[in-house]
Amino acid sequence: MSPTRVLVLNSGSSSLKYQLLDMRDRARLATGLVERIGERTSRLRHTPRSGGTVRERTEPIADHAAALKTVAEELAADGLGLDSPELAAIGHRVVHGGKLFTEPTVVDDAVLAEIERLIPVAPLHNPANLTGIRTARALRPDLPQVAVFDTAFHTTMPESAARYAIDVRTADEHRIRRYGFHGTSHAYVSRATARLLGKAPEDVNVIVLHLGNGASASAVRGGRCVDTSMGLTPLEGLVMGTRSGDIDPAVIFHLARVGKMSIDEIDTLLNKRSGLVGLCGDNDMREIRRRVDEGDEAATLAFEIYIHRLKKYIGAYYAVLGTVDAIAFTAGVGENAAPVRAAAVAGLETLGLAVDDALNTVRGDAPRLISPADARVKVAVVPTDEELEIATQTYALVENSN
Ligand SMILES: Nc1ncnc2c1ncn2[C@@H]1O[C@H](COP(=O)(O)OP(=O)(O)O)[C@@H](O)[C@H]1O
Ligand SMILES: CC(=O)OP(=O)(O)O
Ligand SMILES: [Mg+2]
Repeated sequence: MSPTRVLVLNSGSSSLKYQLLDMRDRARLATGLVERIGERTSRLRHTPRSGGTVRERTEPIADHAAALKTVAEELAADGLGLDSPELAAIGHRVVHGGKLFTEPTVVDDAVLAEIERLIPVAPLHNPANLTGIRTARALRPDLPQVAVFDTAFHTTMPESAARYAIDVRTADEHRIRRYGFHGTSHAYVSRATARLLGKAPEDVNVIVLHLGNGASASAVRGGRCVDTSMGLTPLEGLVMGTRSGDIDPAVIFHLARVGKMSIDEIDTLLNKRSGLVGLCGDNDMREIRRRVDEGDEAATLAFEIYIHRLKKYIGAYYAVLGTVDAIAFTAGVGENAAPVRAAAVAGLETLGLAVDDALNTVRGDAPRLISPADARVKVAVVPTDEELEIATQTYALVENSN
């Protein structure tokens, strides 16, 4: 029998999330997370099968290569090592795929070179993704390594949404355009939202709000992305944990000319010291809500700025789509923070948008509606599962090539 297991690696700038799945029944055999990679107190949290005892390790883990080796040890301890003949492939989340990669792709040297070429436009993400692929390849050179790109789902955007209004020749020369990110999540969640409404993806228009540490919105018409808030890089759009999202580009010239900051300093400012953390010192929405409830002014203003931006994108994508069947909240903040969901649609009743307070505060892991029963536009909480989506796409690719 051919192997049916897929290991999924989601390498973030300082974290590595992983899942081992059996694609016969999509069962999770193990899941885990390595956090604070590169710091002295890195932490690994490994959950062997649902219901198994969670194991934690705190030790310095220098880089993503070391992180993956530690993960391999934990899997081996459960008899699920990377040497298993049941492993069919390793699926990797790759954040920036440029214009070239519109589908999941089996990695070879040319693919690696292209992912490397894109590092300047995804400096926080692509290097970690590359290390993950190279380390996995060294551990299992015989296995297909499949790259699943955050940008792929957005390649259907029309030129009117993807082009910036800058000199065409300059834009073309430097491949400057809106690529969009979190596409695996936007694809998965828009399909799951259609299912929740009892409809086919082709028959619904959905606004997806992916609100994690990084955050993005997308407008999905009949299953195809028609606009998204992240751009050339994952810096544009919504207010995020540490990223500014939209600003007047002239802020950068001003900081360089008048503030005498270097380009690298401004890059770090906008990517790592802005967003919620820049506004109030915290990037965890749980902590911000706790401070808001205590009357903390900086946290309250940060929350209001976050919501204001979110509401602007809901309005914009409502206009882009013309008619909207549902708005779906997803990722860490979207799935868990009821006050964010309530505030984001507050006052939008004339657009047919409202949240039922009782439904909004119910917690759970299943996709669910939180709008009143008679709502014209449904508001939904739809947990994302990027790892399952990556595993599904990876397995489909290797199964078809067998
Ligand atoms: N119960 C909760 N209430 C509010 N926010 C939460 C809750 N749980 C998680 N979050 C938020 O989710 C964020 C992480 O989301 P996640 O989708 O895991 O992000 P990423 O994949 O970018 O690391 C955290 O920064 C935190 O603010
Ligand atoms: C593209 C991106 O912003 O990803 P993340 O939210 O994982 O940082
Ligand atoms: Mg994420």
